[in-house]
Amino acid sequence: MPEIWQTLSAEETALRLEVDTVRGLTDGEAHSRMERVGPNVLERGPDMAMWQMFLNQFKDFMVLVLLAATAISGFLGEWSDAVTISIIVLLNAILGVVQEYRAERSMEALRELASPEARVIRNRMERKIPAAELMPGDIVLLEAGDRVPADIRLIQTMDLEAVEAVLTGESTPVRKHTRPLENAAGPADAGNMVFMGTALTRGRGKGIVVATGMASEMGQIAGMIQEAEQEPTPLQKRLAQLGRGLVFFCLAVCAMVVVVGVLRGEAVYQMFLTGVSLAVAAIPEGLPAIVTVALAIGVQRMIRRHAIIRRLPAVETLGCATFICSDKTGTLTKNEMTVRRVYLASGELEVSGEGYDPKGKFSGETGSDGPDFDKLMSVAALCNNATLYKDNISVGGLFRKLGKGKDTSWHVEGDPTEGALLVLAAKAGSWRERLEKKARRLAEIPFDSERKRMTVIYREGGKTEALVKGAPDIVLKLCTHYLRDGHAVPLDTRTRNAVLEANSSMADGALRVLGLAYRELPSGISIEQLDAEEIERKLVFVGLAGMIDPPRPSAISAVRTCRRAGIRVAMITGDHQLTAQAVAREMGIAGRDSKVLTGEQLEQMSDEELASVADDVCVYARVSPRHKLRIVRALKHNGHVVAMTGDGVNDAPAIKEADIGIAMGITGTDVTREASAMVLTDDNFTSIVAAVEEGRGIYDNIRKFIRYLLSCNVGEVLVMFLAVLGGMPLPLLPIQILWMNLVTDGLPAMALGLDPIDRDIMRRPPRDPQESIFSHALGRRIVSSGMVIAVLTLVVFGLAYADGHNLDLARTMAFNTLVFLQLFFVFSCRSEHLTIRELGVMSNPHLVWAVLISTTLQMGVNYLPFLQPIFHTVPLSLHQWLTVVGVALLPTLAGIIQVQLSGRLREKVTYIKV
Ligand SMILES: Nc1ncnc2c1ncn2[C@@H]1O[C@H](COP(=O)(O)OP(=O)(O)OP(=O)(O)O)[C@@H](O)[C@H]1O
Ligand SMILES: [Ca+2]
Repeated sequence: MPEIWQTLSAEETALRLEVDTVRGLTDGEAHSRMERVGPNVLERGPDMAMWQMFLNQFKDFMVLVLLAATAISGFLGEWSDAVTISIIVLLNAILGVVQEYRAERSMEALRELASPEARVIRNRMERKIPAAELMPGDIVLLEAGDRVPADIRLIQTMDLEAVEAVLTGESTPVRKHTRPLENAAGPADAGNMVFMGTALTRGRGKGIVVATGMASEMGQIAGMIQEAEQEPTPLQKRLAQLGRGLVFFCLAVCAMVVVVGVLRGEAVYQMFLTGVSLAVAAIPEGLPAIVTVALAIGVQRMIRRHAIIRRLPAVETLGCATFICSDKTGTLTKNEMTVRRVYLASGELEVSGEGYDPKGKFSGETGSDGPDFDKLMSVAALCNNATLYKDNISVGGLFRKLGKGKDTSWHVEGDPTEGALLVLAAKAGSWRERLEKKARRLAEIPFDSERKRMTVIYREGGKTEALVKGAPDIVLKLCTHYLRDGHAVPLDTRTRNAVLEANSSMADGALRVLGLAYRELPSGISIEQLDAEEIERKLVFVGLAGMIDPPRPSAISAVRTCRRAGIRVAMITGDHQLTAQAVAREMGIAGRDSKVLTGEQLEQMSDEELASVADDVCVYARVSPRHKLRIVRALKHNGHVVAMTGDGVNDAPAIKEADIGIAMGITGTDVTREASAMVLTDDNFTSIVAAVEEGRGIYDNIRKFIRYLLSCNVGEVLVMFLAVLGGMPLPLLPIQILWMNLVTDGLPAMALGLDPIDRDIMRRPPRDPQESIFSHALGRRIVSSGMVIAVLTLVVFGLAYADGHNLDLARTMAFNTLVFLQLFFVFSCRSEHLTIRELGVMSNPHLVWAVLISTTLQMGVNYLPFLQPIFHTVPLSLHQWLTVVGVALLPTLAGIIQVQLSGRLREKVTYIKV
């Protein structure tokens, strides 16, 4: 009966669940509960078993026809053919399973990486644990943007609101409270509970877990959740289409080969088996699996570079990105704040000291001891949810200390902006712990990016005060007085302007500035209602604090990379225009006279006006999350492929709308993560650019093996087709065709998917998302390479046959020529732009191994005595081998000579000049 919790008080709930709400569960208790109730997960449908994957490989129509034909040939007494063909088909199926299994596993790993976490109190300590480890009785901390990890009875709320559409269908946020209900109600009316799977859109809260996993409301409604299939990427869809087209084309050509062959007098049965084998070899049935593997491998590489792909199509879209809109704080900058300057009505102060170490001196125009100074420090310390603590020097910490030679033992938990203010106050001796011995916090109106301010209410003795901090321009608008020598003086225009000027001068120096203010609340005011408008007015302005937030050096070079790669970068920030501009200049995003838009200006513009300037804007300052949506739309309207970052709940719509929505893994909320296509595990701009590079690389690699596979297949089909047309004997036997397909399509094609990214990939312009995979002459190259392969094979076959009329010998030579032509050709497919010398043969060792293994297998077929009769191979003389290898090397040699002569074989690329 999950409903009973609603009618109990918070204390009764804690009592029944045997938990102390301050201490939380201990690890031991959590452990024993885990044994009793199991992990907090919704059960999933079973995965596809290995044998199912294996059977799936035989669903292919042509493979079935081949098996049938094999069975017939077995009956007709050709049992060695039948057995060998079956083995080859089996090997092919195993290869298919390996590829599919690998793709499956990497997708699985992705799901695990994205698994949610919860903040709990265990053993008096606040901690992050995997949501799956939540147990009934756990004390959970909740915050706007969280996805609720279990069913929770609330025991503390601050302005908490939840959207419960997944449970109730109602999409307007519901306000939450902690009072017990008269009667138990359904989830829609349970105002003192939040339920698994719903989203918190506002405020903060704390509660006791009452139901987990399948016992939660969600578990009972949804039953087993069916894992959503990853949607296919546009390329996968197009290749599936292409595959269907190719099947018909191949079947038609193979049928023609059979008909012409029969008319020429070949045995019907022999021709039929040849046709079917040729069809099996020529239809690139492995293509979708290799594409998936290439995508999966690319996705793995991205993980190593701190980007987790949540939607597979984003991998391709990333490669097309033309515009990246990035948050400033923490993404372009380090988010390591240190207050450098303080402004009071009596004058300015410089603050010294490094990092979060609370040691530093104040110096400047005014003293660091007056009542105004003290007030500023106490607002800074109390209107604050961060904690400053000293690390117990662990072994790791000691090593770090030795390594860097500097004190790293002070840390901040929480918002770095607030951390910097705590450090500032501590430098002045105003430790929050000390202040809170006298003052008690009654309530909080939390910070959000829309309001750009935060207020707390403290009672000290008989006095109740609201302490406010936030964006200076906004806080100042709420002020009617200012603090001067301990007295609230009416705020005149001159002082107001002086404050704004001080703000501008700090912002111009790339400082992030916060304004601090307070108000003594009249006794009649209701704190329970917590009406922000009622409380945050008639404030007394105290002062400003300006903090530096140094740019990430790696982000500066990533911005440069973007410029060379034809990608524009815009900074979007809630910060002040001048701060934003100064940082943008430092980072190379903006020049002296680049276009800057503020949220206010944006508000005045129509969508058309915004679109007409959006291409040139480098900095959006003092914007709110809702502006981001308009920016994305404007850029998309202008034909851009837009990547947009975000962390807060309110960023979710813009992230969803962007071509590539990017969420922050560290500071981001569950809700933005779920709306995103990609999550950055280090919140770093550099990782976006790395992901773009990988995205381009993946597409490039897919083009590489499409070129390889299709060129080879065209060659194989043409060999047979031209031979029957020209009245030659069949150059290859069915079993040889099947074998060749196995050694050339299998390992080498897979290894090509592992090719390292071309060095020049971030110097090319972005790819047009509409362009076909065959554009830039790839289609033409496939056909011409196929022709060269076929003609060379036929020449060797024809000459060998004319020489001694030994069909087995001529076939062995044609068979080997064709195989080695393909095994050498694979190296030419490694780049459309660079030569092998520029790439380095050994830069893809997988490929070298794959070709060596395939060569060894091929030699086995040539020389193992028990395989020779099956494959109808005969030993070749040295002279014959030289012919085979020489001819197989011809196209590669021709390519090298061409480069030597013209200096250029590569497809022309126009690099972007910067
Ligand atoms: N914890 C806070 N309490 C009060 N005011 C804050 C706090 N953090 C930021 N502000 C103010 O709100 C403004 C907007 O902050 P917000 O976090 O939305 O954007 P930002 O972090 O500067 O930008 P970005 O979008 O690049 O992360 C800041 O410039 C600052 O003046
Ligand atoms: Ca093939």
